[in-house]
Amino acid sequence: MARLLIVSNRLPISVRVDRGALCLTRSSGGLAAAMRGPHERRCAVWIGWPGSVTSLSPEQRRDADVALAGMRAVPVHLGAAEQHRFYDGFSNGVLWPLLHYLLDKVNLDAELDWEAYQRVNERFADIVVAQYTPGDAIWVHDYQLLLLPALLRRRLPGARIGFFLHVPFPSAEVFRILPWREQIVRGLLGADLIGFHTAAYRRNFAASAAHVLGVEPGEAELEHDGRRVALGVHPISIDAAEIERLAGHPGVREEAARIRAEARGRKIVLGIDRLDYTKGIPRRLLAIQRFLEREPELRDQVRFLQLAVPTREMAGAYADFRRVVHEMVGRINGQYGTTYATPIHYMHRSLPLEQVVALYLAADVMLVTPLRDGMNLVAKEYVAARVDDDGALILSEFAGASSELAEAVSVNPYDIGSVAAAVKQAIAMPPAEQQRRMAALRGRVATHDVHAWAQAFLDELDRAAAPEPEGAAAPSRRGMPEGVVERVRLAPQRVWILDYDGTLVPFAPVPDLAAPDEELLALLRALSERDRVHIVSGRRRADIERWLGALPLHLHAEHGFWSRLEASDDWVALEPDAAAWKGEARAILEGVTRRTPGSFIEEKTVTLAWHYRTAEPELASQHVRELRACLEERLPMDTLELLAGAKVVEVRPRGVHKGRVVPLILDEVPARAAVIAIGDDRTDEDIFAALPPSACTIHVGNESSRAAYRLPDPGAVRRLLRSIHAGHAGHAGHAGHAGLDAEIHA
Ligand SMILES: Nc1ncnc2c1ncn2[C@@H]1O[C@H](COP(=O)(O)OP(=O)(O)O[C@H]2O[C@H](CO)[C@@H](O)[C@H](O)[C@H]2O)[C@@H](O)[C@H]1O
Ligand SMILES: O=P(O)(O)OC[C@H](O)CO
Repeated sequence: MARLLIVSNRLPISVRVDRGALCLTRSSGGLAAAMRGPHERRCAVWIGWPGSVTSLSPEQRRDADVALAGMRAVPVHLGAAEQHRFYDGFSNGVLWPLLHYLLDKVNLDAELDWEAYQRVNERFADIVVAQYTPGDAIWVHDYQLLLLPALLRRRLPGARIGFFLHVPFPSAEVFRILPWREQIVRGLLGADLIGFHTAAYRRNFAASAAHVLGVEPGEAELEHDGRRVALGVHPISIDAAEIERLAGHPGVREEAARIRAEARGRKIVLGIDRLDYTKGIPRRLLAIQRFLEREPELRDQVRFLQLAVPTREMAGAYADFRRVVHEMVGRINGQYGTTYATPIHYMHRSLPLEQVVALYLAADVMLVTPLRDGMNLVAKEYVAARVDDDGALILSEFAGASSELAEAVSVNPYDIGSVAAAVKQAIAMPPAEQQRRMAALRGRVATHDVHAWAQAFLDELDRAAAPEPEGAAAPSRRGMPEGVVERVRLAPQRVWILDYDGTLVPFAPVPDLAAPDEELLALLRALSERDRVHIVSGRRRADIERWLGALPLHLHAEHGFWSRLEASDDWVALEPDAAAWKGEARAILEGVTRRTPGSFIEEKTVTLAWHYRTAEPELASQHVRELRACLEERLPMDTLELLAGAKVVEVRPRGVHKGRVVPLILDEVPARAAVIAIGDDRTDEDIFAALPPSACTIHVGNESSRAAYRLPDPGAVRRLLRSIHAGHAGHAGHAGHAGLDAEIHA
């Protein structure tokens, strides 16, 4: 039966030894807390790290593995040194602060930690692959496993792979600081669906992928490696029914009453967080200090409770941070404490959920003031626990939860004065206002609980991973089989139809920089000694003539509008020049060029092209949409067409396309000749479409194509041409063939 495989760095159960005995405890942290319910309800298998087992005896380790198996948990054991580099070093020393915009804490000299991060992601991949059976859905979680989707995709190409990010995804301007940004984005794009808490995080990711990999920025979908990757917005939630159940439990209510009695009529203002520098505890303490300073008459009427859950104690930044927080609490209590009262009650430990809920029940005000937070479940748990619809929630505008919990008192956690004022407002909030706000908040959390969240994510994953409907343009995913290369090599004659940019030369930032190098010229010359070589380019006739005119090649420029069939011939036009539309089109393109820095116009005899390769991707993508709408409105589209190429929009007369030269070329082809066409973009698809099935068609790159085969880049195209030429000429080129075939099979 198809199963759900949940994969996260940490298992919900941690294994350790306490006074010689094996202990299994609930792991802390939002991810484990959130996924516990879906794991149980869906009988899912959970793969992750169970904590360090180095101090366990072999028997204890076996016992632990058996106990975990009984809970459908599969351990990924890691050595202590490896774990330290992967977890404290890369995950929490580089990614965590970067994703939370805390740039001064990011360690960018972390090469060894990065290597460990890659190795651990591979180790996870090994274990997931070993657990996987066809039909299972794989759901990978969070920033410790950003490379895993692509590692799995390589080994399980047909699997349904979802990824959910529990933390923020920052602006592209921040993300692209990361030296390993490209590998990280590629890693994520192995998934069928990538889920984020908010639309802003999703937008940031799409913009980062556009900057880093040059993919077209889409809102809900990106195309990469010939596959579509869906981007979803799925704000996580809590098991609201479970929190409500606990909030109604007599033991929990008794504990809450005891906490209130202890406060002796004072209002209780509560903070609960992992002791993490993103949670904003120091600035919250400064806000409390400001409140105590500003409101002397309220000092003895409020009790602040802060529960700080130990976390990541082996990472340097966290040990220093713990000391800073402890000192601040001591200083404020020293300044404002009396013989009768201590303003801040601080606890540095983990508590069972029942006691956490008792604290929620006892608190008049909940202070949730992270500097950044993916979502923040504490805010939602507080709301769910307030079964009497009372209490007030103060919530940072930098928590993902703030986009859903609009009835909370919203604060900027950096603005200490306004947080102090919000505390005053919340403790004085009239009961009717509390009821109005809390009822709306509770209704929302109850309907959008963690089970609805998991269902929505998995439904979207099913849709995203569904096979393409019949007839859709299928991406060509195959390399070139050895047999095909050999057939081409052994053909008595060959006719090549070659695109230029992106096929024979890599893309250059501006078209003029893509002139052929000596090696290419020598290769084309050598090839044309035996074979007929047609270059079919979208470039201007003048460029093609200047760069390739001296070679014995058959040249076609401007998408086949101009052809020079023999070296001694003149160029001939396919149709008489009908360019009356160009004045209007040029004015429109000039307008968009002025508004899009980095873009420019290229003018050819019968076409106008707008290039935006070096423009800011999001801006360019928006302007492409506007440009198309404007051109379609103002130009005679019955005689013209718009063509989207690789970072270029082109206007040209209808019917002028590269496919038009195919009959001219085939006219001269001897019966037993092999025809091989190679091209990289949309315009080359017209050539592939016009050729008979017997032709060998090759797409360069990873986009969808009707070509039969695929090569990765212009370097591989040149190696293919060299190998065919050398093989035919009987050179010692066969070692080269084996290498080429391995490469194009990879
Ligand atoms: N003393 C204690 N003992 C035991 N458990 C305690 C505890 N105090 C708090 N907890 C529990 O720990 C969880 C904390 O979740 P958060 O969302 O606040 O943060 P976290 O940063 O761990 O999670 C990450 O994942 C979650 C889920 O996606 C995101 O909301 C968040 O932004 C992201 O950083 C809550 O469920 C809470 O009940
Ligand atoms: O304790 P960690 O480091 O596993 O992190 C807990 C948080 O849930 C991370 O998202």
